[in-house]
Amino acid sequence: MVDHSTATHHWQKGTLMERDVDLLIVGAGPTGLFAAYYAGFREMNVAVVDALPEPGGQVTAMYPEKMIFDVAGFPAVRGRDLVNGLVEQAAQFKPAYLLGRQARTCESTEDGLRVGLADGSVINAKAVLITAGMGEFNPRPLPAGDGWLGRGMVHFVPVLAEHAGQHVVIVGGGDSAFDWALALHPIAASVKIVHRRANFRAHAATVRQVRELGVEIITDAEVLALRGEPLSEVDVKVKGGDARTLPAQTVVAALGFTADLGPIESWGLELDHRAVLVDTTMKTKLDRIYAAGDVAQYPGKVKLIATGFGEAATAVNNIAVALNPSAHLFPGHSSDGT
Ligand SMILES: Cc1cc2nc3c(=O)[nH]c(=O)nc-3n(C[C@H](O)[C@H](O)[C@H](O)COP(=O)(O)OP(=O)(O)OC[C@H]3O[C@@H](n4cnc5c(N)ncnc54)[C@H](O)[C@@H]3O)c2cc1C
Repeated sequence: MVDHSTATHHWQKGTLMERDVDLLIVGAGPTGLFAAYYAGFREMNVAVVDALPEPGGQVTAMYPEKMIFDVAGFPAVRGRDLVNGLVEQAAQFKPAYLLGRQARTCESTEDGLRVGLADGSVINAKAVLITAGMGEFNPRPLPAGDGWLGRGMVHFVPVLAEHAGQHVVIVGGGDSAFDWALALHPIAASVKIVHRRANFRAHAATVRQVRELGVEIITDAEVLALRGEPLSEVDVKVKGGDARTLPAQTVVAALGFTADLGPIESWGLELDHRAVLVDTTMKTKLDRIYAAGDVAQYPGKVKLIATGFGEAATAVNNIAVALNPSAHLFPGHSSDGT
């Protein structure tokens, strides 16, 4: 195994590199983060790559402020706090994070795998664990918001406090749109929802809660333009009505997202409905490539954070034996020696 002390914590974005690790984890969602802890516990030198700029996968990107009630040991845990805990748990083993970089190619070599990243970097790994969830997800664009991303328009709201005192316009009619409205209402100067239809995909109970708070919901309406430098107003056209101008320092374009396994689909794995088929050890059909979490598929699969954690432990322990046949599959108890 490679010495931990040679692993840096964060590799600078924009730095091209070729690096050797024991295990490359593709995807820094909850499953990948727990796998990073577990692989450290099994004394592997680990790198974690993710196309997103922050760890936490779907939790960070889509519901950092929501409470989660079905993670073992936590009667209730906020998404962001769960991710922070996972990062902290893994940190004791110093995994190297390569964030904002997509894993593109994967080729077998004599003693492992050679994974090419979108920025041209190359990671030579003895094994690869794919924890890519539903793949790389991209928000559906708001046509009128073209060019406004990062200039007042956002797709996700990772830090609620940044919008304190602002007029916020949320575009969309799904769960995210209504969840952001609930979360932002107590701190924003105003929150309005603009939706192009009269009915919503969001849960009826959430819609009712938002209405009860007095959030204005403008239906059958389309955003025509964002204006101001910095952003200060949004023009909205209501079907059959006049155009309205709404004050807005932030526009949250919550129009859903598309997810795509993308390059991983061409790695020669066996796929089922955009998920990777694995055996009971979480191994794919290719040697040294394992998968866990939402991306891994087998009969009876349930896509939940709790399942991903268990699969991560199974995968990493089996990888430990695949890399070192004299190693034990059972890792011992983490509580031993305390
Ligand atoms: C609104 C919402 C609420 C939810 N609530 C719950 C709940 O209460 N309880 C529960 O158990 N589950 C819940 N889930 C589901 C849960 O979030 C997922 O099961 C979990 O996130 C799966 O974790 P993962 O690590 O396997 O994948 P993900 O969280 O999807 O992470 C995968 C990561 O891989 C990265 N990636 C993909 N392809 C590449 C590539 N080629 N190169 C680099 N990086 C790549 C992605 O960018 C992503 O960050 C919820 C989901 C949503 C959307």
